[in-house]
Parts: sequence; structure tokens; C-alpha cells
Amino acid sequence: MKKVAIGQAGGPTAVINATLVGLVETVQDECEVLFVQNGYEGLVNEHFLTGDEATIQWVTSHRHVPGACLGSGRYAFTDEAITQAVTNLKKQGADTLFFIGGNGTMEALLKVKQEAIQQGMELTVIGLPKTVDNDLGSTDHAPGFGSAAHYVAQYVKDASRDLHAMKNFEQIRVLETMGRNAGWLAAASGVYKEHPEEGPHFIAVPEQKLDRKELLRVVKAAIRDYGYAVVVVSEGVKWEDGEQIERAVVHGRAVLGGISEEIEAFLKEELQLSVRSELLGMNQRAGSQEVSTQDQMEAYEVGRVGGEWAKEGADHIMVSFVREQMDDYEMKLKPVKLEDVIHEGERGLPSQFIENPESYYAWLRPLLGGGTPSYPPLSQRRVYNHEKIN
Ligand SMILES: Nc1ncnc2c1ncn2[C@@H]1O[C@H](COP(=O)(O)OP(=O)(O)O)[C@@H](O)[C@H]1O
Ligand SMILES: O=P(O)(O)OC[C@H]1O[C@](O)(COP(=O)(O)O)[C@@H](O)[C@@H]1O
Ligand SMILES: [Mg+2]
Repeated sequence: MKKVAIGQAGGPTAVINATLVGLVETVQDECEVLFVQNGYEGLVNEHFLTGDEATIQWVTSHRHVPGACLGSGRYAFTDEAITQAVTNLKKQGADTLFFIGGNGTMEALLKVKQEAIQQGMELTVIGLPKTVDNDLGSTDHAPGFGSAAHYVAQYVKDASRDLHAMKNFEQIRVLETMGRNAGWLAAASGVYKEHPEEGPHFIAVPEQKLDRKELLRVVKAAIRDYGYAVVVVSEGVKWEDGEQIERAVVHGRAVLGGISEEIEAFLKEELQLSVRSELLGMNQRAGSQEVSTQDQMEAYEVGRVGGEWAKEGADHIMVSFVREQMDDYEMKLKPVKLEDVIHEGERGLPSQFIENPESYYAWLRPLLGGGTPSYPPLSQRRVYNHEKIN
């Protein structure tokens, strides 16, 4: 009987547990299951949970629960730690290792495979994708992103209504999204926009440097035409002459954020209007109230299919999504080599999607589940009080 170790690593999502449940339900009859707690740290420090009946039942009760029920986290997985991880897996008698995670997780998984080869251990490794940033390479998208995109788009649509209602008091809102070096999430903020007066009016993505003149031009035009302006900025955006803003470095990884505050200060100074910046918050990645039904279904399938492929002998691959047709979305999965995923690095928003947002929205819509209810246009009566803006 195979012995399968399973862990989750990196930032959690609203649907990462669905992938775990899909996998566990697929392998539990034929394999012994060993859960790894707290990401790669659990492999090194032997935070294992035996997959007995009660534990399996507890894990599978998380199918619709956000977070990462095994514990995830970020951990300095050094070469020494990797050697220890493989030694521990050997000690446990595990012959297969699954990790559910993003680009960092896949890189670590391949390192574990290479170390196992060094130690003469036969270890199958399989990666199951998750990301809210959609920066994972060699796949059309990954579970977690659709829900996060829906969350951001709905938030921005509603924030427009909030700000429009208050425009005699506050005129500009700057909303900062997650995404690290990739603009997929920030760019998704416009997918539910139905009327020109609705926000977002300006979106800044990390793939392009932020031009002060252009920002000012668009914000002024929105204030002039609609009386208010909504700006969306991805946490990884740099000014044309600036660097990425790092709030901290933890285990060698930068915690990004703060560009929205700088934009707030800039626009206040330039326009002498009331401006508020806001971080959309950590629930972008794991909020359960905005889960996309498509994303939830796909997350489970990724786990199920990964389990099936392991039974058929797959090794050092990640389960990935392919899209064959743009206009008729059908979920299709295929194995890709971990080396290829890693080789691609952090995948940014393609320039054709930046230049043509409608083509991006067409690509994105199938991943959002039910989408959003339609709102009527904002008030047609223009009673604005910003003579300063011309
Ligand atoms: N280059 C690497 N070498 C070894 N381990 C890594 C590497 N990158 C990431 N990891 C491990 O994988 C974990 C998950 O990666 P991280 O980048 O945090 O999230 P994600 O997998 O979502 O991109 C890290 O916390 C770390 O333990
Ligand atoms: O504060 P942290 O640890 O950087 O977490 C926030 C980050 O986590 C993420 O949600 C996801 O990161 P990973 O998928 O790479 O783990 C990023 O978008 C965001 O930058
Ligand atoms: Mg990552």
C-alpha cells in the first residue's frame, strides 16, 4: 500500500481546502495518508498527523471552509532543512508527497525530489496549484484566483457606490489590492463595471510603472465628469522613478504594501481634495462570502485528478489548467513538469490584456462563478462642486 504525505504551503485561499478534500477522498481507499502540518516546516520538524478515520473525517469536513486547515505558512526551507525533510519522510515510510501551493511551493517540491534522489529514496512528488495572485506559470489559472478576483471586483463596484454617495465630503478613494508582482487581481477590479461613471476609473498594475501625469489626468477627468474618482493599485506597483515598497522582509520574502498611501498623499497635494487610501485586506485571499462556484468546483477537481494521476504513476509534475478556446470555456487539466513551472517564474499580466481590458474580462468571466447583479447607472444629475478641476 502506498503512503502519501500531504501538505499545504504559502498564502491560504478560499478554496485550498477543497483541493485537499478532493485529493484525500480520491486516495484514502488505496493509500495510507499522512498529513503534514504548517507547510514545509512540518516536514522538517515532524508536525505529522496520521490519517486515521477521525482525522480524515475532520479534514474532509473543510471542503467549503477557507484558510488551510493543515496549517500553511512561510518557512525558511534551507538546503539543510530539505535534507532533514527527506530524512523524516523516509522515517515515516512515505513514498509520495503532495503539496498544494503556488510558485514557491513548486520550487520547494522539486528541491525535495532532487534531495530524495541524492539520498537514494524513491519519492514521487506532485504539486497541486493554488494562488490568489494568478502568478503561477505553466497553467491558464489556478484555484483561489477566481474567488479573489470576484471579491476584488465586487468590493470595488460597491466602493464606487459608497464614494459616489459621499462625494460632497470625500472625492477620491485609492484601493490597494494583493498581487505581488502580477497585476491580475488589480486588473480584475474593472470586470463588473457597467457604466462609465462607475469605478474603477484608473487601475495601476506592477507590469507598468506608475506615471504621475497620467494618473492626475485620469483622476481629474473623473472628478470633472462624475464628481469622484476610484483608483485601484496593486501592492507591487512602483512610481516611474521609484522602487517597490516593502513593509518588511520575512524569511527572505518581502511583505509588500503602502503604494496607496503614497498615491493618497500625491493626489491630496496636487488636487487639494479629500482622498482616502485603503488596503483591501487579507480577506481578499480567503474570504468565504465571495467564493466563486466555478473556482470551488475546480479546486476540488484539481485534488481529485492529482490523486488519480498519482495512482497511474505520475511524478514530479503539477496539475495545470489548459484553455483551448477563448469563447467557450471548458475546464481541462493536464500534467506539466515542475521544472517548467519554475522556469516560467512569476507570471505577470500579459500586455495584450493590459492594452485591451475587454479581452482580459472575457478571459476572466468564466472563472468568477455567478458574477454579480447588475446595477442601474449612477445619478444623471450633475451637481458637482469642484470648480478647481478643469
Ligand atoms: N526557492 C525556494 N527554495 C526552498 N523553499 C522554498 C522556495 N520558495 C518557497 N519555498 C518554500 O515554500 C513555501 C511556499 O512558498 P511561498 O512563496 O511562500 O508561497 P507560494 O507557494 O504560494 O508562492 C515557502 O514558505 C517556503 O517554505
Ligand atoms: O503578508 P504576506 O505574507 O506577504 O502575505 C500577503 C501576500 O500573500 C499573497 O496573498 C499570496 O502569496 P503566495 O500565494 O505567494 O503565498 C500575496 O498576494 C500577498 O502579497
Ligand atoms: Mg507565490
